[in-house]
Amino acid sequence: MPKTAYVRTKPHLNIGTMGHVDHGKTTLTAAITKVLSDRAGSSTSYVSFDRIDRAPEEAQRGITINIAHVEYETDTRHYAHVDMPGHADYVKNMVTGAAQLDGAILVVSAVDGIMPQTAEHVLLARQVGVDHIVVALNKADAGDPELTDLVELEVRELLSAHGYGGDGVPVIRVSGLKALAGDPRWTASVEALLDAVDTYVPMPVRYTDAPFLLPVENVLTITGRGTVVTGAVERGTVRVGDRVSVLGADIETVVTGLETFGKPMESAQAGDNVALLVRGVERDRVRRGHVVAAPGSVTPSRRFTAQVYILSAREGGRTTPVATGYRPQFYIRTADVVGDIDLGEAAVARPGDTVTMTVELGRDTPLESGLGFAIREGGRTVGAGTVTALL
Ligand SMILES: Nc1nc2c(ncn2[C@@H]2O[C@H](COP(=O)(O)OP(=O)(O)OP(=O)(O)O)[C@@H](O)[C@H]2O)c(=O)[nH]1
Ligand SMILES: [Mg+2]
Repeated sequence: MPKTAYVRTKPHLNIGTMGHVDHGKTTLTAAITKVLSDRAGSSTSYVSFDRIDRAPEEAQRGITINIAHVEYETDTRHYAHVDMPGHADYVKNMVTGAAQLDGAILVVSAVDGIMPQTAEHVLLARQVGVDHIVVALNKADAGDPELTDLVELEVRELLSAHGYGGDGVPVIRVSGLKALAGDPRWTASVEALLDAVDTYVPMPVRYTDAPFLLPVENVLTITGRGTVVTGAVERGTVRVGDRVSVLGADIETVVTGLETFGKPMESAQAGDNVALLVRGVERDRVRRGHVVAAPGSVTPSRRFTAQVYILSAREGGRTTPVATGYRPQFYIRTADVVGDIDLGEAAVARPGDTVTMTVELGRDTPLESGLGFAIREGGRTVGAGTVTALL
């Protein structure tokens, strides 16, 4: 059945909900699509809580992604929205999901206030380059107004502590649950949240003329058509028929199809969330963490120097210092790679320190100066850094 092609009528941005487990991210995501789909002449489809939380890729294609994407349109913009899980075990996915975000909605329950993953997500968002955060103080229907004032103060402080200028950040009191139920007071709150996102999150500069690069988030097989890789285009433009390299898999191939949210497109550009059909590539040769790029435009490497902040115990980090020879996991774009650290003369770094280190990764990885990454160990984030030079 022929599908309707994607028509680019509005600027496209990538956004997402993050925050502590159970604070209402998925409910709010569903409420956003509901409120927008109810607007006159809307092109947004309502996506129910169950359809977001079930992550269809997981059930139907046997692939665990743990991050659900939905799309919606406001009057001025087209958004791809990732609903990120709050559970600590999923922070890895939060990192790779957030790496593509132009802005984020931090969901904080007005009833519970700041919790450990609230703080961890803010830190990770900063590290992976999310420059703009809008706060949804959710469950405002159930929160005591004075307590909610305190939660708001706390959130602004947390954001300021991470360089987000908390005093200027829009903090909107919402109820995803009541908005979903159609309560006008609370559908208005979701409208206000969307207005804040539309105006506070600027349209990022898109490097559409740079050589094409897409970090692979997910790989699927479409029966009868072949292998598809998905992700957000980090830079450049790709067209059907273009030759591309899959770095990490050492494959050169041709793009034979392009889609965004099920709609075919002739070309995709920086910022677009796309599925790329690639010719003659076996499903199990490509993995999340690989990078699809214009041939010859990127040379993967393994050694680099970095500026790294070692999280304090209070921030959920280690209680003991790290030393040369320490081998944690490095989360770089969508990749998850082990690496050896060398602290040079300092030899040790204490929680709370910012240090320069040399890293040797366990495998070749596309790297560049300025790239942000997270360091994790045993299911928690212990450091956050930026590549300063390739060696
Ligand atoms: N009173 C009230 N309850 C809410 C609101 N939003 C969500 N809830 C409830 O809070 C619980 C958690 O909601 P979810 O949307 O699943 O939370 P989440 O942040 O997506 O949770 P994880 O994905 O597990 O991190 C559910 O029982 C919701 O019904 C709200 O605005 N008001
Ligand atoms: Mg959820």
